[in-house]
Amino acid sequence: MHLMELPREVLLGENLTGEVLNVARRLRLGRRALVLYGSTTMNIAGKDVEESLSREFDVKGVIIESASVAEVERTMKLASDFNADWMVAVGGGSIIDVAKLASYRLGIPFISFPTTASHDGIASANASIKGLGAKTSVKARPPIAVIADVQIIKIAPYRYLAAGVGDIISNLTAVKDWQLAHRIKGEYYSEYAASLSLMSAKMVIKNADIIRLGNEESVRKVVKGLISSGVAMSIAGSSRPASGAEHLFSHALDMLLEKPALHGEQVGVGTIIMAYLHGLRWERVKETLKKVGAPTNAYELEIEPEVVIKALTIAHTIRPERYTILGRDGLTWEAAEKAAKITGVI
Ligand SMILES: NC(=O)C1=CN([C@@H]2O[C@H](COP(=O)(O)OP(=O)(O)OC[C@H]3O[C@@H](n4cnc5c(N)ncnc54)[C@H](OP(=O)(O)O)[C@@H]3O)[C@@H](O)[C@H]2O)C=CC1
Ligand SMILES: O=C(CO)COP(=O)(O)O
Ligand SMILES: [Zn+2]
Repeated sequence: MHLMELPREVLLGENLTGEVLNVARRLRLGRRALVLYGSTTMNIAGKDVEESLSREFDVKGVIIESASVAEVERTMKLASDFNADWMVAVGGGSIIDVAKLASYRLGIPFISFPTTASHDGIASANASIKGLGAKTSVKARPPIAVIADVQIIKIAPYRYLAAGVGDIISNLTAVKDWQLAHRIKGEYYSEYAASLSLMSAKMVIKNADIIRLGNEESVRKVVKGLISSGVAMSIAGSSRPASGAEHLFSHALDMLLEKPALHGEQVGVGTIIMAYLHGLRWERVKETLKKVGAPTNAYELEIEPEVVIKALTIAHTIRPERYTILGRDGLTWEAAEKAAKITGVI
């Protein structure tokens, strides 16, 4: 049996801080809510959501410092002590992931109120939490609702929106790896999840010129792509539709670097290389990322070329059970260097 858990409601629009109240009412989430935000997002939208909810619910606001195990555990304790029936995360991926894992472990629902559109964690079941020991994200539950206020997301540094494009375009090589694993290893493959995931990637390629404008329409297009990617992962029951060798490359960089680049920026560059290895038109990936102002090489990622090559040679070890174009043995140093040079990444 395959349980596909999806968000019950997705709201995309403007002036939505007051909508959390209506969603909570419609979904009968219960009277006691924890509102999570960061020190910056508190003043951008967190306090507004908290005040709006407090008209009808018993509410407690919590400032989250980082996406760490300690913050997940602190949030769980606060939620238990407060007898919270549900949570709402008002922030970027860090805040959303803490709420996602804490609520999952407590068995209560959470609403995702993203203030950045930098990766598909805004609507997915996956959470990236430091200190868990996992080199990849871990499976939790998707948000029961996603409320994306385009004006709020638009004021985030544009770099985050461009990174979101990187995380969506990575679906191209993620699906190619999934198809390869299905053919060679007989791995389960969902045509539906793959098509939805690929459609998101094709949409950002088609709309790159609009996205580059960084206006509300740009935000709508990227947010829809990120939500579709999250839904595709829920349909697949794993991150397969959105995470292949390009993500293994990014996770390897996260392991090698004290201060990596943004996830979407790293997977975008990884997609250029993996598209080349798959024999795809990698130039189209590079052109799209360039158009939206996302990094397309090591220099723009501010990562040394040797670290890029090293990451390519160890990427296959990150998740050995997930078969990709890297194969079981991974790339040799020479092959990695050649692929990175031919695609202009180094
Ligand atoms: N679950 C998943 O599938 C994935 C999760 N991740 C994780 O997501 C996290 C990164 O998320 P990301 O959203 O990129 O960044 P963060 O959540 O780390 O936020 C980055 C900074 O931007 C600030 N900020 C957020 N929204 C706005 C806004 N609208 N205007 C101005 N500033 C804003 C934040 O404020 P404040 O300090 O208030 O939070 C923070 O200081 C990492 O922990 C990463 O591991 C990455 C990829 C996939
Ligand atoms: O980032 C993700 C999908 O875009 C999650 O992928 P992982 O399962 O590789 O952590
Ligand atoms: Zn990703």
